[in-house]
Amino acid sequence: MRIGVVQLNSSDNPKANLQTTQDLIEKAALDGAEFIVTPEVTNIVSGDRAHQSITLQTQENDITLRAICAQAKNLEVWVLIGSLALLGGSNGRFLNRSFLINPTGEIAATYDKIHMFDAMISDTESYAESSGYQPGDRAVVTQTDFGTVGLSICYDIRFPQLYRDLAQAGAQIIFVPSAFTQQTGADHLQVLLRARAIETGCFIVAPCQTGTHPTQTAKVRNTYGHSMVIDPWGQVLLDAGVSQGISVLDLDLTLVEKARQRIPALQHDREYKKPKNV
Ligand SMILES: O=C(O)CNC(=O)[C@H](CS)NC(=O)CCC(=O)C(=O)O
Repeated sequence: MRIGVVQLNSSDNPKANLQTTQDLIEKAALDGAEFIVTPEVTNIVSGDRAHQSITLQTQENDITLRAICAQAKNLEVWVLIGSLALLGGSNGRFLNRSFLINPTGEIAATYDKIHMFDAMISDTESYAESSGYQPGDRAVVTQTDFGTVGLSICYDIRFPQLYRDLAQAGAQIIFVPSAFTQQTGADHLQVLLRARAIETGCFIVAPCQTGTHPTQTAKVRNTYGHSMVIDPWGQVLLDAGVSQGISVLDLDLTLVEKARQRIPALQHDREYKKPKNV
């Protein structure tokens, strides 16, 4: 299975981001990628909710979704749009939704980010994703031509039970499209991704947003980059650094079974009483 990992420096202009994304998807396909993945919020990185409200579309009208479905069909490749920010959540909120698109250009699965990034990571940097986005409540595993895949997004990586559930439902590859902050990315991203790979015996594939994101507003956002691919034994197969662009590599899915035969921890869960502080 040849995978293409797209790393983006998305702006707050969806049209421009679509052009860049399509150019990079095409480049990955020309390099032989059969399954191409893009980061969280491929269509817009913005720190300004008002700007997002007047710029974003519903799923039905979204230009990025429509164009990339057509492109997947044209190139005959699988595409995971790591996520799109869309109108359509409850109480006027946005959705942070992944789309898995098959080589006939149809939507094979969607996933709404479950865990919302509400965090104060320093005196000057805080996030309140739950006030802007409606969270999902459904974990997703689905079949592809290459194997069984599980979907997740960014901050979900901090909730190991989700990954255990995906793996125990049959996932062999789990995607973690992300827009990590620079600080938490540097301090935590690689170790979190490797831990999830080791715990689940899955490939972990994390296409990421990177750099200082171009904006027409006053609110500048920076992300960490370093898109990564980790094998089921926890080895780092790819660290894409900080440049926008593509990385293409081959995944040997037989490594999933091999890792799980060596350490069958996925089958060793036991029931126990929750701890009480006494
Ligand atoms: O709001 C958007 O545009 C899209 N969503 C994001 O960028 C989200 C919420 S702000 N970012 C993360 O989840 C980063 C998590 C992270 O960095 C960590 O867990 O340390």
